[in-house]
Amino acid sequence: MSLVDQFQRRITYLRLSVTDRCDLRCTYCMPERQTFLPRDQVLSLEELHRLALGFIARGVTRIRLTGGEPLVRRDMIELVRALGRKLGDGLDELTLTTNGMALGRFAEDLAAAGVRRINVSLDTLDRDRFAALARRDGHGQVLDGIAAARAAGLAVKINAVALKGINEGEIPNLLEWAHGQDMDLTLIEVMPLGEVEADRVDQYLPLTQVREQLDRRYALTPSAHRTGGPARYFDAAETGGRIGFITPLTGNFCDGCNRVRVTATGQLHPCLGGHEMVDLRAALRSADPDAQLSAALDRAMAIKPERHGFAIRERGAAPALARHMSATGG
Ligand SMILES: Nc1nc2c(ncn2[C@@H]2O[C@H](COP(=O)(O)OP(=O)(O)OP(=O)(O)O)[C@@H](O)[C@H]2O)c(=O)[nH]1
Ligand SMILES: C[S@@+](CC[C@H](N)C(=O)[O-])C[C@H]1O[C@@H](n2cnc3c(N)ncnc32)[C@H](O)[C@@H]1O
Ligand code: SF4
Ligand code: SF4
Repeated sequence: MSLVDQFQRRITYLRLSVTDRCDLRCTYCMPERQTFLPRDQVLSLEELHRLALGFIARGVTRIRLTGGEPLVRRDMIELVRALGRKLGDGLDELTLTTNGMALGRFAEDLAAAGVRRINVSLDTLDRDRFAALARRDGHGQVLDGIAAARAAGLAVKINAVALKGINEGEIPNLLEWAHGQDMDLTLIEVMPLGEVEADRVDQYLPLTQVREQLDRRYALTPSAHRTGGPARYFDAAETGGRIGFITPLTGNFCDGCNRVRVTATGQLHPCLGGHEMVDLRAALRSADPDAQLSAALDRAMAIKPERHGFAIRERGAAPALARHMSATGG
């Protein structure tokens, strides 16, 4: 039986976090001194696999592996291979969102396992700015990773968080660079998830403002392109490419929500922005895992909220949620 929530939204998309750890420390995502989940609480590869199969049995057709940085988990490629075998047999798409650092090592394996497109997060084309933003000097490695992914035949979409006074002036360059290589670019508004050193008010750049800036340079027309994600796409006449806008703050998209998230410890969060939680690890470790898992998914459908309540207005305000995006699965 398919998964339908109390607002009649069909859930067909799982974002599965395989680790909350990361080899970068992006300033909008986590603090430099982040506390990570104890390893013994993280699901094993077999548990992650069984869990994913439980979702597929309930009508989930798309799975995105994420984190933290999914490619820092050592056995991650084994999970990709195992899930890749479900493609065409219940699963329509297997993909991942990555910071790109380890793509040089894994791109070919990902493609061989059946991954067709990936999203790579890259907020700047400037090496020093990257080092300041990600607090690690990884810019060249990410660019090499993107090149390796494309050489392996993977379609790459670039995700960039729009940040006030940081990459704000660079967005047209990012767009020209991505479109020049046939890659879509999606811009994201920063969300108040978890404590970071900076104040969210200083980071937040409304995409309505970016749009005005872009409209002065490009003729953007609405595109019919849909990925099943929250981005709304536009075609840029001048570059022939596509730009997406993910606007949790200035344009809510929760009406069309089709997803849930599971953390590396098996906690299902029906909403990225909500406190609701269902413990799938307990179900997986019960005497009748498949039945308990299915019952847990029904409980999740009953408590999935209508929408998030994000706001970034007051300086010094607490985050909407203490949970970082890297723990929930961004
Ligand atoms: N508020 C909110 N933001 C989301 C949600 N899904 C994705 N995002 C944001 O969009 C960013 C980019 O998501 P991606 O990993 O590229 O996934 P996507 O946009 O669904 O992917 P596509 O399938 O390529 O469209 C995430 O890191 C989040 O910041 C969601 O359900 N709610
Ligand atoms: C949490 S990361 C996980 C996957 C991988 N490490 C990466 O960076 O692509 C997924 C996405 O979330 C975005 N992100 C992280 N924290 C965010 C926040 N507070 N608001 C908006 N987007 C955020 C990142 O830019 C990235 O595109
Ligand atoms: S956004 Fe991704 S790469 Fe950056 S710190 Fe968060 S999890 Fe790591
Ligand atoms: S914020 Fe929650 S309800 Fe809105 S799209 Fe994201 S997961 Fe769905």
